[in-house]
Amino acid sequence: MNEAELRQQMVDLARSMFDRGYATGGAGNLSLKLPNGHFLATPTGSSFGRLVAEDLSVVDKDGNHLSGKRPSKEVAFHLAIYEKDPNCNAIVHLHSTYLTALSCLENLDPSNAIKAFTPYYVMRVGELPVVPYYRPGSPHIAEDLAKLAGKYRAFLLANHGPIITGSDFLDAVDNAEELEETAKLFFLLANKPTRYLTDDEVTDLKGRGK
Ligand SMILES: O=C(CO)COP(=O)(O)O
Ligand SMILES: [Zn+2]
Repeated sequence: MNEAELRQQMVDLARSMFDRGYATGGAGNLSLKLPNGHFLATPTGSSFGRLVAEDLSVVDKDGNHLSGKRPSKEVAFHLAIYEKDPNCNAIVHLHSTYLTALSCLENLDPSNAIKAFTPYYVMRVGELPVVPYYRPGSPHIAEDLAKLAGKYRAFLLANHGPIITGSDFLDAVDNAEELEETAKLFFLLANKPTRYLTDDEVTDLKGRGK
């Protein structure tokens, strides 16, 4: 896809997520890698429901603002992930309801907030490590993610929300939807005896694709 098509794809899928309640107000941010090596990101404070293709921000790998409106205050954590994960070409950060509720629970396993109970969670995400709470925009988020990126496909910011990567923008959005649905099921199953996938079942699913 060329840059114009990628800009339109970001606008269209962001709007779709907004319309289906994955994003509200000005929360969350999106980015993708452009064919020229720069990055397209949502402007700070923008609503997923009202993005404008020409207004989207372009930054270089060092975070220099090249064009468009002022980029998301989280652009540093997006860039930290791209630097460490060569397979990541797009990132979705949401404050979606169930994943954000999950991020506020005490005693989450920092290495994996959701133990697998469905195959698609394993196939699209696998594990969900938790980054401790820092204020939105804090450089510490990027520092912590730099240590995890490349080893995981999604991350949960404590008391904040999820970050989901993808091989392209559509893949990142699909992964985000799968992860939000998994968190919804997690709450539906709370206090019910649950059969988790066994280690062998998880191993069998890994590396099989989607
Ligand atoms: O989700 C957000 C902060 O974590 C929104 O910030 P931006 O509007 O600057 O992208
Ligand atoms: Zn946020």
